[in-house]
Order: sequence, then structure tokens, then C-alpha cells
Amino acid sequence: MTQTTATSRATVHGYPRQGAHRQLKKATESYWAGRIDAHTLLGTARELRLHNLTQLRDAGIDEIPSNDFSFYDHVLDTAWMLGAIPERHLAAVPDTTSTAGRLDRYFAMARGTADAHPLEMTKWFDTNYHYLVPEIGPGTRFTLDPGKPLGEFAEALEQGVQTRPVLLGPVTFLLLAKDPTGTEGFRPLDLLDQVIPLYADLLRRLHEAGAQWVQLDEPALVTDQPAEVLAKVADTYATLAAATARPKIVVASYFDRLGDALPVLATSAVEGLALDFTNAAAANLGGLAAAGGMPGKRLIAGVVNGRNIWAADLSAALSTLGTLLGLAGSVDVSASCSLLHVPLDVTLETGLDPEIAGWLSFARQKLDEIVTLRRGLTEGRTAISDILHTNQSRLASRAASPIVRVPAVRDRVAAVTDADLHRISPYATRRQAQQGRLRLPELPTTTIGSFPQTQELRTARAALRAGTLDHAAYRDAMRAEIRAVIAEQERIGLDVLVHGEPERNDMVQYFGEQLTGFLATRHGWVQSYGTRYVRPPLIVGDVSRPAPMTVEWAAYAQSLTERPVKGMLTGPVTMLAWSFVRDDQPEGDTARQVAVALRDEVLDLERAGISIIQVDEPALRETLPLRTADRAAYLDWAVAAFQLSTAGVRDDTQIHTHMCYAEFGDVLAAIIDMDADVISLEAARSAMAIVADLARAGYANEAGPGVWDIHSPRVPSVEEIVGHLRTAVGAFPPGRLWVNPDCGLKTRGYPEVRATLANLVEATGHLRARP
Ligand SMILES: Nc1nc2c(c(=O)[nH]1)N[C@@H](CNc1ccc(C(=O)N[C@@H](CCC(=O)N[C@@H](CCC(=O)N[C@@H](CCC(=O)O)C(=O)O)C(=O)O)C(=O)O)cc1)CN2
Ligand code: MET
Ligand SMILES: [Zn+2]
Repeated sequence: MTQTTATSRATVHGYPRQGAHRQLKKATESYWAGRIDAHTLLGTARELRLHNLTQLRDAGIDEIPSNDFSFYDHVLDTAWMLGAIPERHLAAVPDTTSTAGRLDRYFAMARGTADAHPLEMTKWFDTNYHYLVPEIGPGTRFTLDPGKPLGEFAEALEQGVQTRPVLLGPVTFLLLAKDPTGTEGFRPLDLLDQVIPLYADLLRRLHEAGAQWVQLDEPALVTDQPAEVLAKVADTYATLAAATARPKIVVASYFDRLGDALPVLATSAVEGLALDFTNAAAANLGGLAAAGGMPGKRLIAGVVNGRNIWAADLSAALSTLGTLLGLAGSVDVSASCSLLHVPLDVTLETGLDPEIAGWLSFARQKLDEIVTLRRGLTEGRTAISDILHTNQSRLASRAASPIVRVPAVRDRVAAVTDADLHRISPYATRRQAQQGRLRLPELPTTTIGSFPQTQELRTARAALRAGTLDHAAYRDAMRAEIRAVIAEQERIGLDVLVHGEPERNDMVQYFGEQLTGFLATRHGWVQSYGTRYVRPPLIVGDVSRPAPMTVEWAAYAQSLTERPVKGMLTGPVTMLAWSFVRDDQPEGDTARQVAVALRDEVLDLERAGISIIQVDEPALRETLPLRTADRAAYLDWAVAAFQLSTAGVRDDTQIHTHMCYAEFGDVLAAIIDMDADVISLEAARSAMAIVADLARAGYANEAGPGVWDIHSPRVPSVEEIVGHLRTAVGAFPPGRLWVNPDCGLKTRGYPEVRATLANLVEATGHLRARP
């Protein structure tokens, strides 16, 4: 058995990029608005990187990563580094001799320009972070631009810090890419042989610059991969390892178990592996033991959860590390993945109950946990006994807290029966009841819920928080907005209206702030995409609803119009997916509690005269487990939670749901089981392909495929929308089709919204006249 030496190191895979006050967001948006120049933006970015460097060094992190910074997204950075830049973006910003030119071309790829649509954006594995999908066709020619990783390595070295550059690995990069030409039989991975030499070249240059280790991230290997891809993994790392002048290589996996890829990498010539020992601990430990360990290799052990905010159980983590010592040449301590996915610092939350604060660990606190565990590993438990003691008492305080377990909530959930999961009548019967009540035209038009979140709305909310605006005045401001949004929709001629969600800071946080068991943060920002951030609430204990959450706004909106106004709620699965969940009970149990609370809200809306209630589940597909084998169990509780929250209504109350940001192919059966009367789905980017998929899968309720890609400021023409609708009508019974955008309009501006919705109504008119 190999014994570890004192070389065990504390490290992380990456650190949040934005700064404690979201300086990067503010500087970047200022640059876009022309308020600051490129030089100033680069200066802010450099300051933030150096600040992180100091913070990690002062915390005692022995090996600090570099190249984890990004102006927008690290997958986009990789596409840029490899020269995989679409023609339209080269043409949109032809001159990149200046710094501003390079930035502008980079941002053109991310956000598009008037003439060049952006790269597609999609979910990063099962997280709420989004990356830009590289476009790689048979004709793509790669060229290396190593400026960013080399520059960020040199920048840290100047400060006396020898960092470990972090790069997205070639296999994952290509697996995440798509072929924009749709060439038959071609996959981006076919170009692996062209990409590997560029990585080899980059490794050589990093070596020349003084790098001793480099980290290549291959998270795609925690998803099921065929033997043929695993063979390519073996070849790739054999080739890269064969280069003579290079840093040592650690291949990083995270978010799930490495599975079949583990033996491939453990027996490859790379010097190290990073594995996730949080959720995937048992499987990775078993896999490692089965592979005969990785003697002589460096293991970076992700024992601190990089995806959640709970203080680690240090004693348990230390035991895991102890086991690992026998399975690798050396064992380093890290978080399970980049700390990008958690908020920065608990100590910024000054309003928090100190007892609860002790249960929590954000990115900055995780550094301390990692450093402590490294000490415990090298110096023994006694060296950290005081910290272990405090840690145990905090874990005990959490386990015993009356906030965490509320008997009344548990009794209520225990009383749920199977009958509560099903509507009174089947869809066909409900349809008649709903048609009788709603009297909607064919191809009813509607929107997904939110209207633009204007600066005035955010300022009013900030003033309410600051105490400079009182509740009555805030309520008046929101009511005025609802009046304006209703009037706007009547003018445009939509059939089913929404109140516009002006009162919501975020579709999850807003409910989290009103449910017991949830805790909101003030500064807990986490990057969702580009410069857009969210503050996920923390689910700390049993969930209940002390009072109605949306009824007043919905009833007010309905009082202003004869047309139906949709009630608007966020579903239980999405409430969990976009919060930090408790780790002391199965997620299905937490989802059930949220579902019961939402069920009460749904029934209150129905009682208030709301005839259509939408329960959004945009994250249902996102949190689908990465390994196929784990999916059925997830879908069981996820679908049941949605049913429980919605099935209590009368036949003539119409339930809608909405999904976006995902490929739905994997969840078609779940969509059918959810049994919503109407589902609206993102579809514009995939040319309505989803409607044919739904029809083929036997979906027999109503569907609204999105006809407007709301991620882009473009205004689609009437003809374009008519085209989408004709495709939809050709693939799905028109009597069961709705017309709507892809998603909510909160990030859009009023000029585009007015113009596009008018086009949408006009296009629908054409279809109704000449189906
Ligand atoms: N949770 C979540 N995940 C999601 C989505 C979503 O809607 N919610 N949609 C998809 C895409 N993701 C998105 C994520 C964020 C935003 C977004 O617009 N975020 C805003 C913040 C939204 C917010 O919390 N707004 C607060 C204001 C926050 C703020 O900046 N406050 C200032 C002060 C107020 C001011 O003067 O602006 C501060 O605290 O410093 C509010 O309206 O009340 C941003 O980054 O700019 C959009 C889409 C998928 N995942
Ligand atoms: N009702 C929500 C909205 O319109 C749904 C958004 S899904 C990310 O914004
Ligand atoms: Zn959406």
C-alpha cells in the first residue's frame, strides 16, 4: 500500500469570478453601455483576479488555480482559445487588433449583434449555470490563441504564486459543441485529432512559462459514454502525456461518478485525477478500489461540497480522506467542483441568525474547511481537534433545531394520499368544462408570465428594502405596473393575460422569501449566465406557507379585465433546483413539502376566481440525474410533486406548466404524466421540433411551442412566426395548440416586446383565417 507523504495540498478547482459586490457584472454592463472603455474593464477584471489570489493565498490554499476567471463563460473562452469562432462573428467584428476589438468579438459570440445571432446558450450539466455552445462543423479549422491561460498564469506568477491553470479538456469541449451545418454523420468529436495538437502546444507553452501542473476538466465523463468515446479518452490522454515538455496533468471530473471512465483514466499516463467524493462518494470510492487504486498518482479529493452551502462534516470528510490515502500516491483536499456554484461569503450576511450562520459554508468558508482538512490529514486529528469539536457541535445544533423539523408540516405531508396526485376527471372531460368556462378562440395567444423588469421596478424594490419607500407606496407602484401591463396586453389583443410579475425579484427567490423553511440571502449571488446572477434561497427546514403569496396580485389583475388572467407560480421541482437544498433528507421529501404549500396557493387562487393557473417547471429537465440509471427515481418524485401541487383544482380550472432551457426528449413521458392541461415550451431555436416529438410520444393535452426566442433582442417578423406556426399546425392537432413566446419577457425591453407580441397576434390571425 502506498503511504502518503507530507505533500498533501489544499486546493480548489475554481473560485467565484464576480467579486463581493458583483463588480464584474457592473463593469461589464457599463462597458456594453459605452460608459467605460475596454482598458477600464480589463483593469477591474485584473483587480478581481488579484483579489481572489490574495484571498486564497491568505486562507492557506497551497495550490491556487488560474484561468478560472471569465468575462462571460469558460466554454466560450475555450472556443475562443481554439479559434472556433463562427464566420458571422468574425464578420460582425472584423478588426481585433485592439483590446476593444477582441472584447467586442468575444461579446458578439456571447450576445449577438444586429446581424449576427449569438451562440446558443444551454445548461452546464445539472446546474443553473449556462454555457455557450461552441459551433463546430466539418469545415472548422482550429488555431491556438493561448493568450488567456498564459496571461493569467504569468499575472499570478508575478505575484509570486505558482498556479495550476485550469482548462476545459478536449473531449468535453467537443462533446458540448454542436454542428451548425447539421452534416449527416458528422459529430464535433470527429475533429478530436485536430484539437489534441493544439492542447499539446498549449501545454508546452505553459511549461515554458513555468507551470508545473495543469488541470484538464472532463465533466462530460460523468455522463454515460459509449466504449468508443472512452477509447478516444484513452488515446487523447496517451497522446498528451507523451509530449516531453509539459506540466504534469490532472484530469478533473465532478458532479457525479466517473464510472467506466475511472479505470480508463486511472491506468492512463496522466499524473493525477480529481474526483467528486460528495454525492458520488460511494461510487467513486468503489470504482477506485475496483481499479486497484491509482498508485503513484495524485488524487485531488473533492470532499467539500462545491454545489451546496452546508458546513461540511469535517470528521466524516477526514475519514474519507484517510481511506483514500491507501488508494493513491498522494491525496490533496479540494471541493467537489469549482466554487463558482456557491455564494461568496457567509460573513456578508449580517442579518443572519448566528446559530444558522454556523451551519453554513459559502466559498470563502469552504477554503477554511479545505485547509483544515489538509492539516488534519497531514498532522493528524489532534492538530485540529478544537475545530472538529466546534464543527460537531454546529452539526448537532442544526440536527436538533426546531426550524429544521416541524411536526405539523410532517403530519400534513404524511396525510397525502395517492388520490391527491390526480385530477378529478381525465383531460377530455376537463377540456369540455374549461372550453365552456373560458370560451377561447382557436390558437389562443398568451405569454409566459413576466413582462420587462424595468429599472423603476428594481429601484422601487431597493427603496422598500432601504426603508425609503413604505409598503403602501410599493404596493401602489406594483399595482400601477399591473394596470399598465394589462392595458398593454388588451391593446395588443392577446387572449389570455398575465399580471407581468413586477413584484418578483426572481421567480424562486420571491416564493422563498414567503415560505417558512426557506432563508433568503442579501449578497448570496451566484452566476447564472454572463452578467446575470441569482440569489438562490436556502432550504434549511420543513416548508410551509404562512399566508397566500400571489393571490392579491392575481385577483387585482383579474379585476381589471374581462379576459382570463393566468395565476403564476413556480413549481416544486424548480423551487428545489434553484435553491440550495437541505442535505439531511431525500429531495423528494422536501419537494413534497413545497408541493403541499403550493397546492394551498393554487386552491386559494381558484377560490379567488382565477380560472387558469400556471405552475412553471423550467428546471425539471435540468436536474435530471446525469447518469441514466438514476433518472427513473428522480422523475418519480418530481412528477408526483408537480401533480400534488396542481391536482386539487376543479375540472374547469385550467392548469398550465412551462419549461425552457433544455432538451425535452428525455422527459416526454414525464410531461405526459404531469397531466397539465397546457404546457408551453421553448421551441423557437429548434424550429418547433418539440411539437412533433410530443405528438409521437402520445401527448394528448394542449401545447404552446414558443414562437419567439426571447434570449435575443431581435424582433421576429410576422412571416417568421407564421412559418413557425405552420410547422406546428402540420405536426400537432391545431385545436390543441397555443401561441406564445419561448419564455418570460423579464430580460427584454418594452420596444421589442410590443413589436413582437403585435407580430405574434397578427401571425395567429393569418393562421386562423387560412389554417
Ligand atoms: N433563479 C432563476 N434561475 C433561472 C432563471 C430565473 O429566472 N431565475 N431563468 C433562467 C435564466 N437565468 C436568469 C438568471 C438571472 C436573471 C436576472 O435577470 N438576474 C438579475 C437579478 C434579478 C434580481 O434579483 N433582481 C432584484 C434586484 C437585484 C439588485 O441588483 N439589487 C441591487 C440594488 C437594486 C437596484 O438598484 O438595481 C443590489 O442588491 O445591489 C430585484 O428585482 O429586486 C441580474 O443579474 O441583474 C435572468 C435570467 C434559468 N435560471
Ligand atoms: N413565469 C416565468 C416568467 O415568465 C417563467 C420563467 S421560466 C425561466 O418569467
Ligand atoms: Zn422559461
